Amino acid sequence: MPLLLLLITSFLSLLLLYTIITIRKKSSSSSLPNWPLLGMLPSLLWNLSNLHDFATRILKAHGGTFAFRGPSFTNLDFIVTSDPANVHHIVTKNFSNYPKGPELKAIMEPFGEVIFNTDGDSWKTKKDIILSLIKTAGFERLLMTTLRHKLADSLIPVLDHAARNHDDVVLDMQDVMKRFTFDLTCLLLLGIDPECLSTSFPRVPCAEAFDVIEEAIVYRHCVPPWVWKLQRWLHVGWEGKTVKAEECLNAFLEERIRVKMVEKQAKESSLNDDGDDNYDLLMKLIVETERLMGAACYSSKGEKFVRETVVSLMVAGRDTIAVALSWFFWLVTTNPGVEEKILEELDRVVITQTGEEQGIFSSIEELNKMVYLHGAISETLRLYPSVPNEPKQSMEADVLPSGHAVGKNTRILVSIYSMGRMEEVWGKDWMEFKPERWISERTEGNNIINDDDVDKKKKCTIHVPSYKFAAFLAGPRSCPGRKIAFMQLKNIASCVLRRYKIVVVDDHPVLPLPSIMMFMKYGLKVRVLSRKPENK
Ligand code: HEM
Repeated sequence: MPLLLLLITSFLSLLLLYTIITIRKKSSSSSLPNWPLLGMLPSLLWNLSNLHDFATRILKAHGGTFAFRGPSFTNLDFIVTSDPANVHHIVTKNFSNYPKGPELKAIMEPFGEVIFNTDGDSWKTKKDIILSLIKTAGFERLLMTTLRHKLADSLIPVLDHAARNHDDVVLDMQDVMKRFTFDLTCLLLLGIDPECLSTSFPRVPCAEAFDVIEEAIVYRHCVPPWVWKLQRWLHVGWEGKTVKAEECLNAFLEERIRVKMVEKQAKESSLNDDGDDNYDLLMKLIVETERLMGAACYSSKGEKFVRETVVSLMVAGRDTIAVALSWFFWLVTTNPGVEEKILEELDRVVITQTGEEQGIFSSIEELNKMVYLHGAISETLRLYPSVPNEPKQSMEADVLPSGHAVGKNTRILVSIYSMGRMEEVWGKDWMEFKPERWISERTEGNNIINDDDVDKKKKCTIHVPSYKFAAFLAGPRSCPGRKIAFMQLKNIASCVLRRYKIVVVDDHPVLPLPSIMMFMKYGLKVRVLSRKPENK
């Protein structure tokens, strides 16, 4: 009997060893074994810690498109692509055949019916309202003013404190940016500052609730639906935490919406138009919603619609900016030549600014002059797009331009991360962080944009079609916040770089987290040194 047991154990160990070696060999040779019953799942799990680069390697080896086979007892097959022709087809040409699909709707349900998980008329209504709120001169002015105050009142004091105590204080720049963008987003959308970012780094329940919900969405992507549904029903595990987080976030938002309703009734006011300096986004959203639904229906459906629109904008504008800045600071500090050029450009553009105003822009015209900084940010988003993947689901069978057949209800993943690393699009030096690839001195031609630049002889930003540079996606579902995003990114980046030298802590591991957002797995641990002589 012990001999039999020994034989069985030895056989199983050998089988396990063989499996591991096979997966390793196949993974490094960029082809995936398709196991009976298990499909390609073992390789995926094996490479989970480095998922984005693993997908890129597989895609490069397969001409940009790959059909992944999940275990036979699940419904986990999908097609992943980084081929610009396929991407153009999916997100633009045959847009109506590739909605987000019902699965994503269920997965993102803790945030409610936000713009990211809705399709059809419901999506269109949300998009129209959002465009009417953020694509206005009033909102841009509000953003510039709020940003100036918030930089001066919270980011600079926190970084000054870290710089004065740089021997003792190590900051997680990703956490700093997440706190800053949460406060900023709440100020812009709700008119209140939750004060997440201060030297005491307080715990703020609504911000933590937001994080828990985001993590729950990642969790739901990784387990079969019946698992999270059962956990939710029992209120246990992540799902139990998520239910509480939803209550917390909703209570925070509903309170603000109710206060604004009372304010509106008291004022009997209509919305501010663009000429008004006191642009009030929440008031405008409530008025637009009433107009859309009729005042009588407002209380039942309207409040939910308003809350979900606010959440849509919080999801859209908070972590996208925070993660982009985290990668930007890491790339800049590890490429001193680039840092130097940004500082030189800042010297030229902000030469008139002194004292407290240093590095904080007051106008969009000034921001537009920062062409090299624009290139450095575009380059960051090419290599580390804030949203690394775009999920879709086919309605009907189709054939992609690459020749791959797509069945009805097939899951498709556009790998935005891999698109930024394709030699065919970016050249042999695709792995280099090179802001120069975004800059041209040509003064005419279709590939030049620099809308607001008066002097056409100045350096211009090169326009890359969005189905090649897809960090903001392309087609009808492309990001309407691109301009706003650049305004924030350039302003925050220049304010920080002009005043401080950011030094990444020795041996700090910088790795992407396999998630729906391009978070750094271990954050970005840095010391902050002041560039002001008196604080050195
Ligand atoms: C670095 C910053 C940003 C990046 C990289 C980015 C990228 C993207 C991407 C890839 C999408 C498509 C996502 C999807 O459909 O699942 C998207 C959608 C969207 N973004 Fe952005 N975004 C950024 C900042 C912003 C900001 C600041 C706002 C607004 C204040 C915004 C508003 C939106 C909205 C409303 C959508 C939904 C569009 C739709 O479904 O039609 N984004 N963004």
